[in-house]
Amino acid sequence: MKNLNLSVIGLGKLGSPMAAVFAKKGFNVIGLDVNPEFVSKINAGTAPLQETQLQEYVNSGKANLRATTDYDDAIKNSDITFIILPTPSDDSGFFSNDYVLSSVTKIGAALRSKTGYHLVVITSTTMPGATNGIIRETLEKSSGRKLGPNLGLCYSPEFIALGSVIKNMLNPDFILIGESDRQAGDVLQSIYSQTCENTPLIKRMTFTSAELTKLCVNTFVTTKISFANMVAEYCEHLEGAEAEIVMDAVGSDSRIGKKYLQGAIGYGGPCFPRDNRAFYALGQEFGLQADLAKASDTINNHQVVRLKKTINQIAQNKHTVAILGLAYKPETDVAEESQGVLLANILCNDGYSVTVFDPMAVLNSKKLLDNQINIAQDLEDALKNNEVIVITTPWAQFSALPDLIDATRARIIIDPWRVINPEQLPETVLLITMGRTLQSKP
Ligand SMILES: NC(=O)c1ccc[n+]([C@@H]2O[C@H](COP(=O)([O-])OP(=O)(O)OC[C@H]3O[C@@H](n4cnc5c(N)ncnc54)[C@H](O)[C@@H]3O)[C@@H](O)[C@H]2O)c1
Ligand SMILES: O=c1ccn([C@@H]2O[C@H](COP(=O)(O)OP(=O)(O)O[C@H]3O[C@H](CO)[C@@H](O)[C@H](O)[C@H]3O)[C@@H](O)[C@H]2O)c(=O)[nH]1
Repeated sequence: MKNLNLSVIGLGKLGSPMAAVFAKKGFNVIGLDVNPEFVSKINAGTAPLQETQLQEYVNSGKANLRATTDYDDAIKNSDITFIILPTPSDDSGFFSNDYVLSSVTKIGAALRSKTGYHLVVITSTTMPGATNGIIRETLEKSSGRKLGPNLGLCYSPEFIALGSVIKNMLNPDFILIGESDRQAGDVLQSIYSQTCENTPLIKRMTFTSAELTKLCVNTFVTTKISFANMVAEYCEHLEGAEAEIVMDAVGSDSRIGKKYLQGAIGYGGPCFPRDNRAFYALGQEFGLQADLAKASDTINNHQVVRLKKTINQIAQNKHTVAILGLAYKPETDVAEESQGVLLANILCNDGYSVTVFDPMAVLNSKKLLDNQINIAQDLEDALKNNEVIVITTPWAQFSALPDLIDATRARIIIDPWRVINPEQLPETVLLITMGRTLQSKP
């Protein structure tokens, strides 16, 4: 197969790393974004956003990577186009196709004056049925071509987690391809075989099976997390039971597995909460029993309430709380649906004096936080004058807390992710790890 030229539409959190990885692996890549700042940054060899290893990959792929805002340029100079645009959730929980359809219309228009085979790959997360329905129809209509020997369409989402996007892209557990026909799937599989550094399982199927698979993976994992968090709350009422130990043993059953089963606090971010809700909304649309997905979401929403109850119980008259962690997980600046932001707002609303700190996500959190919340400059600043400290994101640097804490003042640390070694803490500090009764020491 000749060396194919690729275009990547959408240079956001997923698109930029994907474009950089393809370029580093030797493909000629044209990125396209409506945001001229992202386009100029790529053209200047600068990562347009924060993501682990992104700058390194932009540097090494520089000779093969450029960006544009012009669809004609991107489509005419490429053989395969990946669409990685937002698919925001609407009020019903369904994903909107608006960005994807507007892009597909422009891709189709550009294809009218191009000859030869072109493959369009939908990487954005879409609702089951969207690719074989409105996306396919829009592509065929705007390009004047039918899916077949001259036009291929695939739905192929990535299973990447923010903060490890590049690592996950290079080493996936499996590759998921929904294909219009064998040729389309073969072309896409050949791209992955040149980019993956492992030998992943390849799962090829119809568009709709692939769309459902993507939603199922996230819905299953959120069910695991909510199950573990539910057990952790049981343990908080069962003298002698410890969630950490119980979940470790439960996960030892090979049918279950330990990943995402630690029992801490709720999940957040731009994917898990909404994918779970979309799965439920789809079931509702068909009038089906989708209570399992609904329950994971309900239990997840309860986690911040559970945390607040613990704080109310132990804080007594200590009304100054520092919340460490605004990012929805470590190594990212994304604060969407983060437990730290949720907790800060709830406590502030309840009359607590709240100070927050995060190594990366302060800027993105500002617009989400009540304006009475204090923002600490650094970790030391956050620890000053606050009686209760809650670790909401397990950033590695928070494990240094015992060295920073002032040993002369009594304090309470709530550490649901268990990042702190209890043996390093001074006697004056009460450590609460959740997932056990308040009386039992970690
Ligand atoms: N971020 C993740 O962890 C992740 C993981 C798996 C799947 N996804 C899915 O990937 C898709 C993209 O997610 P993301 O996080 O990269 O989004 P993002 O918001 O970070 O990036 C989207 C990019 O598209 C650009 N854009 C918007 N409209 C455009 C248009 N008409 N033409 C060209 N560019 C346009 C924006 O400027 C932005 O740079 C979504 O469907 C999401 O569900 C994301
Ligand atoms: O045992 C755990 C592990 C993680 N989390 C939380 O789960 C959320 C999501 O974490 P993670 O999976 O690391 O990050 P995401 O970037 O949201 O990635 C998820 O969402 C992506 C978008 O669909 C998928 O591609 C990934 O496979 C899927 O892991 C975060 O709030 C974590 O704190 C837990 O609550 N318990």
